[in-house]
Amino acid sequence: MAPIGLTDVALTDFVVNQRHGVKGLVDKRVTTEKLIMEAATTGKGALSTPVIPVIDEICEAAATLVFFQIVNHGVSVDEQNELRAAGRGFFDLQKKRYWEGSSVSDTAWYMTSFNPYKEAKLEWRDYRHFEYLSDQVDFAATWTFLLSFDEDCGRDEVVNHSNRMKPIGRKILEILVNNLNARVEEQTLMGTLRMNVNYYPECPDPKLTVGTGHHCDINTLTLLLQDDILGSLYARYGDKWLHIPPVMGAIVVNIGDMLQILSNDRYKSVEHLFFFFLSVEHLVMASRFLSRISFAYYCGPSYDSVIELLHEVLENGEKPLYKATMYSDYMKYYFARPHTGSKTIKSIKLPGKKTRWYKSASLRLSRNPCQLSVSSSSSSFFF
Ligand SMILES: O=C(O)CCC(=O)C(=O)O
Ligand SMILES: [Fe+2]
Repeated sequence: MAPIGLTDVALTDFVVNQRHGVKGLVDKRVTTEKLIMEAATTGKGALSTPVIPVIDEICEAAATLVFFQIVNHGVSVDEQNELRAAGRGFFDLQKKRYWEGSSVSDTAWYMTSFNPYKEAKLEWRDYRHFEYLSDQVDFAATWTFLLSFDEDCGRDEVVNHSNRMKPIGRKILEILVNNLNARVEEQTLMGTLRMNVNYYPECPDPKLTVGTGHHCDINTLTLLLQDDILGSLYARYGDKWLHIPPVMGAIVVNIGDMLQILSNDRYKSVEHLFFFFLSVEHLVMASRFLSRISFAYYCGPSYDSVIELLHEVLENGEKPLYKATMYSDYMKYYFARPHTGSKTIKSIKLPGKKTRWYKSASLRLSRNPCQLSVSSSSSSFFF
């Protein structure tokens, strides 16, 4: 069977041009009968299954694991469940008038896949995107505007989630930056706040596509509330993909490219241990039987921030690894292409500088992936 690609004109036309998204495909069963007939198995690819531990200490986790899950953050399981239910609800509502490029709102829109006009294969995901440019548009006001078109699309839950995530993002970034012995303005760390509500419908043949293609987040920090479906989210360490399992009540945290650039890949900590602030590739697998919802809250620099390594991070004689880059230019580069792993940061890598971290970071992790848990007695992360 042919992959779901741009060669399949009718399918792309239905999903993208007619603005139905992949959920529309599933709802209407337009071509699913054919897909199901031809699908032989539901293989999920040969991914390894070691897991990343849940911890509630931040700095060592960020610097060694890069992807980690936090608990004790103050957002209850009930609140999270309500949010997921609301999120599912609004994927059933009319969405064409919010389609990216012609949305009735400048700061909220609806889209499918990632870059459907450029991708060889569509990703099995529809999403709502919200932007909160702190000094321009009030996030809740965006929703009030949308509400005049939608009935009840979970506005309160989503606005509440955004309000709950902001101080958590701020606190984690503060802890991380303090550990670099640096001072960074809030505009640089979280001058833009964005959120994606992702909906992954059941996929008739998951081995032909992915939910979200492999990519590194380009911002400073992402806080992700995922669903309770095993086998969805994976992060790459060296040549292994590690499963990031759903943990009840936990929020997944990962570092984005901007924090990696600010820290020049790493900093040296006490006792000659090297610590890493790295943006790690990750992906979401599609599932044959279960739909999935996730909420990704992205803290990022204001668009006009120029990002380069922090001077406090420089060691004697160490040179910057990346060119200074304006965040808006970096975003443009990223969003103009399909998901391509860690290629965005490579586009601003300075010549002649070797990337030392990947090997050592993955070595460190693969030696003992499940024993990097740390004490939960610290009070440094408390809201
Ligand atoms: O849906 C997920 O679990 C992850 C989505 C993601 O990686 C992203 O939005 O950057
Ligand atoms: Fe991501």
